[in-house]
Amino acid sequence: MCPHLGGRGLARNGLERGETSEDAKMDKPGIVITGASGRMGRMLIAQVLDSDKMALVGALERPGSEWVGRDVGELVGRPATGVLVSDDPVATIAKAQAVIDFTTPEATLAFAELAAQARAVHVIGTTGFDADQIARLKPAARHAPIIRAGNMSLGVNLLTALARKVAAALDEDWDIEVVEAHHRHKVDAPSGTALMLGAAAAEGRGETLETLRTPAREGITGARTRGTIGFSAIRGGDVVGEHDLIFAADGERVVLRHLATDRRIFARGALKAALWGQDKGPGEYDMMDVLGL
Ligand SMILES: NC(=O)C1=CN([C@@H]2O[C@H](COP(=O)(O)OP(=O)(O)OC[C@H]3O[C@@H](n4cnc5c(N)ncnc54)[C@H](OP(=O)(O)O)[C@@H]3O)[C@@H](O)[C@H]2O)C=CC1
Ligand SMILES: O=C(O)C1=N[C@H](C(=O)O)C[C@H](O)C1
Repeated sequence: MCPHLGGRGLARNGLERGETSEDAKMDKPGIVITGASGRMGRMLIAQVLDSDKMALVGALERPGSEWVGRDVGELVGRPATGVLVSDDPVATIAKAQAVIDFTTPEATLAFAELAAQARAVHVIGTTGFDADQIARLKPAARHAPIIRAGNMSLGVNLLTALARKVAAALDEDWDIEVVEAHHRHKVDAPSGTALMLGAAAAEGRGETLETLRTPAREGITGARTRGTIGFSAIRGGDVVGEHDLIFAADGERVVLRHLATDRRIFARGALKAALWGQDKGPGEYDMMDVLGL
């Protein structure tokens, strides 16, 4: 057994017929969901409750949320589960073997410290980090696994692997642009997925996205600089998430497209990551590691 598991211990909700509490403790990893009442929080709670491989041991919302103290079953239109939404991250995360976190960058940084103290796997779906915030995750990753991806879906991660290959095969006569669309509530741009695709394309060209990324365009921008990667964002309605990675040359275009129509795809990936991380040592991982891509 990995030394990590020993530190984490395992837990579950409730007992099944004939089981002692000791049997139950050794059974399934205990999951804490942050941002419990959010669009992703609710998806995640429903999927953890439906899973026979993990147990929901806690759910977090911010202090002052109308959901604090209420049963998570209410959040997902189900009978009471006995797990109440809490606004106490210290006590809640101490019970976790994995924290699944789709909130905001600053909230995620605070949860990372607590997950590290609990030696719990921290699955981070939150997007919109700046470079300084990403660097601030590193100390936590020295104590427990952090699995972070701007998109947890199988489809986007496959497309990311493909993007790297296509960019490597096409030279700078092919301009690279990423166009993404999301619902009206999304607060960050470009999306985490757009940045993943852009980074993969840059890598395919043997560069980093920091070197190749164009600033947002407005006004008299001048002609496009050869070899750069541009980003455009559309926000409106209830679009779950749409991404085009465009390779545009004279006379032809190649477009790699992903269309998300259901947030369950992201939650499914996050649960898979939480399980995958259970026997991993401290460090920073992403969904490509989880999926073996
Ligand atoms: N990687 C991926 O596959 C995906 C990533 N995302 C990303 O996940 C994040 C969340 O998205 P979404 O669910 O749509 O957003 P929501 O705004 O619907 O949900 C975020 C939730 O987090 C809560 N929250 C914020 N701060 C705290 C805190 N300190 N403690 C506890 N809860 C907190 C919010 O509460 P309140 O409303 O009170 O602020 C809200 O309920 C975004 O960054 C998004 O881009 C989304 C989908 C897929
Ligand atoms: O905020 C969202 O909704 C989404 N965010 C992620 C991103 O920023 O790419 C993933 C998905 O596109 C949905």
